[in-house]
Amino acid sequence: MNPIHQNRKALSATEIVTQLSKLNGEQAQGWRLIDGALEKTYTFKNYHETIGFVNALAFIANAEDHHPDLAVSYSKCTVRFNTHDVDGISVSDFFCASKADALFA
Ligand SMILES: C[C@H](O)[C@H](O)[C@H]1CNC2=NC(N)=NC(=O)C2=N1
Repeated sequence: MNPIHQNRKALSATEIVTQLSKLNGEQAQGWRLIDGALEKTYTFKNYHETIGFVNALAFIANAEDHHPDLAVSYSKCTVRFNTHDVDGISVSDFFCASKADALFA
C-alpha cells in the first residue's frame, strides 16, 4: 500500500463526531457530515478569490493524493471530502479539511 494511504481506515460514527467537533473549533466552523462526506461551503469576495482558493486546494489535494469534490460558482466553493477506498470517512478527510481551512484563514 502507498504509505500516504495508510491513514485511510474508516472512522466509526463516534470518532467522526469527535473529530468534527475538533475541526469546528475556535479557528473555523462550518464543516458538516452530509451524505457520507465532510462538506463545507466557503464564501469569497469575487471570482478571482474563489479560483485562487480552488487552485491552492487542488495543489494540496494532489500532493496528498486526496481529492475533494468541488462545486464552484462566482463567490462560493463547496468542498466535499470522503475516502473512496473505505467508502467512508478517514483521518485523511479531516487532515485535508483542516488544510482547506488554513488556506481560507
Ligand atoms: C488510486 C488513488 O490514489 C486513490 O483512488 C485516491 C485518489 N484520491 C482520493 N481522494 C479522495 N477524496 N478519496 C480517496 O479515497 C482517494 N483515493
